[in-house]
Amino acid sequence: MHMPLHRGLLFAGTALGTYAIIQLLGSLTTHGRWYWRQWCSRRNQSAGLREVISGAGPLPLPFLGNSLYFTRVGFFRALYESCLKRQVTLLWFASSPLLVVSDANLVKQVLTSRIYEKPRYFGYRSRTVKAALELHQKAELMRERIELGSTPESEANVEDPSRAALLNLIDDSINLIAEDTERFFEMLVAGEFAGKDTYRHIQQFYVKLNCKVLFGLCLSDKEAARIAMAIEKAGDEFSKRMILPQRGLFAWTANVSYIWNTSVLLLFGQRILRHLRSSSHPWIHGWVGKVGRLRQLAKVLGLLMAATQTVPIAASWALISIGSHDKIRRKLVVEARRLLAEHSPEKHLADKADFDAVVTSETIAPASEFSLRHEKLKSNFLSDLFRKDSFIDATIRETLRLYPPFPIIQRQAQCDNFLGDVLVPAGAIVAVVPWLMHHHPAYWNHAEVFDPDRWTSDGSDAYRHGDAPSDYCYIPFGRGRRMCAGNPLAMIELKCLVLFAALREHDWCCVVETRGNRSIENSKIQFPSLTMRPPRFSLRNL
Ligand code: HEM
Repeated sequence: MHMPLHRGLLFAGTALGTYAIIQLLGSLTTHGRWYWRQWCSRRNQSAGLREVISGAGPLPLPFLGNSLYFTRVGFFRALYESCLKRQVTLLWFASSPLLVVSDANLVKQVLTSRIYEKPRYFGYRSRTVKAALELHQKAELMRERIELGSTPESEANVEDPSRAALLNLIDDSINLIAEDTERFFEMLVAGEFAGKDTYRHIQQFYVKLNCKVLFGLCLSDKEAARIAMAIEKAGDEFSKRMILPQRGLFAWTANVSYIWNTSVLLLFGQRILRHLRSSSHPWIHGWVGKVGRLRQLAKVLGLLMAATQTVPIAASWALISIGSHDKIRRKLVVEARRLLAEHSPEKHLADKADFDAVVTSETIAPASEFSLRHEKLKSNFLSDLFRKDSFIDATIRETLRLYPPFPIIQRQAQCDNFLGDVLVPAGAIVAVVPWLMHHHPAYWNHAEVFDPDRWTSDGSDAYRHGDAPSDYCYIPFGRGRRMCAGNPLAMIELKCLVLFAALREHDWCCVVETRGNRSIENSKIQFPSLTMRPPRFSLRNL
C-alpha cells in the first residue's frame, strides 16, 4: 500500500511538531520547577529570586537554554561577563541546569566535601577501591548533612591505591621522558615541522610518549598521528555538544565524524588492553583494577585522553609564552644553565670560578655542552627538576594559570545542600571552571599579565597559589579527592620541555600565526575557545 507524498509529509510534520511540543513542555517544566524550588527555599526571605540566583546573559530559552548565547558570545566570555558579579551563577545547557561556582570558599566546599561527587559518567573507581570508599563515604555524608565541613585533601588522597600506582610510575619513566623530549625538541628547532601546524606535532609526540610511559606501548609516527587526530576531533565535538546538545539533530557530517573518531579510539583502547594482557607493566593493572572488560576499556581510554588532551595544550602555550617574553626567557636560560652547571661532571663547569661565565655566556652551545645524555649528569639533575621552587616550575604554573587545559570540573550533589544562599537540589550538577578562577580580578594582581614571579615571591604559600589568597583560586589540576591523578607526571613532562627550550635558547624563536599577528604579550584579557587550543604557531630556527 502506497501512502501519497502529501500524506507522508503531513505525518512526518505532525510527528516532528508533537516531539517539539513535548520537548518544549518538558523543558518549561524543568525550568519552572527549578525556579520554584529556589524561590521556596530562599534562606534570605527579604531577597527576591533574582538576587538569590541569577543566570548568565539574556533569559534562557525553553529547550535551548543559554546555548545560543554561549555559541554566539563564546563560552569563557559569557562566563566572565556573568559569573564575576556573583558567587554562584545558573546556566542552562539546553534543558540541563548547571551551577557555576566562582567564589574560592565555595569552590573549596564543592571540591572537598563529600556531598559533591564526580558525576557517574565521569569515570568510576575500580570495585575494590569503591567498596572501601563507600563505607567511609556514607558515614561522612551523614555527618556533613548536619554540619558542613571539609575533608583535608592529604587524608583523602592517600586512601586511593590506584593513584599511588600511577605515582610510582614516574620514578621509572623520568629518564625516558627526558631523552624523548630532548630528541623531539631538537627536531622542533631543526625546522622539521616548518610550515606545518606545530601544535599537531606536539600532540602526536605526547600521544607517543604517554603510550610508552603509561602502557609500555610503542607507536609508529603514523599511528600516533592517527590517534592524535581522533582524540582532537572527538574532544572538539564533545565540547561543542556540551554547550549545544541539539547539535546532533542538524550537524550530520559532524555526527558521522564523531562516530568515526570515537570508533577509532575504541578500537585503539582494545589494542591497549590486548597489549596489557601480555605485558607485565605492574602499575597499570593496579590502576585499572579488577573490573569487567568494558570498564577496563573506559579506564585506559580515560587515562589516554586525560594525558593527551591536556599536556600538549599546556606545552604549546608554554612555548608560545616563553617565546614571546624575552625577559622571562633570559631568566629561564640562567636558571637552566645554573642547574646543569651545578650537576655537571665536567670539571670546568662545576668550578666556581667559571660558574658565572657559564651561566651568562652568550656563545656557549648548550645543546652539545649540556646534553642530558651525559649519564652521570642525568640522574642528579632530573631529581632536582622536581623542585617546586624553581623558576622553571613557576613558568609552568603561570602558563597553567593563564591557559588551564581542563575546561570544566563537574560535581553532582548527593543530597540537598546550600552553596551560599543558593539551594543545590540533590542530583544537580555544579561546575568549577579553572579558567574563570585563574582570571578573577578579585583574586590575582594584574590577572592577565604573564608573570612567573608571582610564584617565587617570599612567603611559604607563594609556590602553591602565587599571589592569590587561597589554594582554591588556582586549580588547573582540580583539588581534593578527585584531583588529577597525573599531576606529577604532567609537571615532569612539561618541565623537561621548558628546560630544553631554555637550553636551546639561541636556536629558536616562536612565531604566532594568528589573524593580524596578534601579540601574545598583550596583557588584555583573551578569551580562548572551550578546547583551549593554542593559536597556530611555529618554532623557527635562528
Ligand atoms: C597539564 C596537564 C593536565 C591537566 C591540566 C590536568 C587536569 C585535570 C583535571 C582538572 C582533572 C579533573 C579533576 C577533578 O575532577 O577534580 C583531571 C583528572 C584526571 N587526570 Fe589530569 N590533567 C593533566 C594531565 C594528566 C596526565 C598526564 C594524566 C595521566 C597520567 C592525567 C590523568 C588524570 C586522571 C586519571 C584523572 C581522573 C582522576 C579521578 O577521576 O580521580 N592527567 N586532570
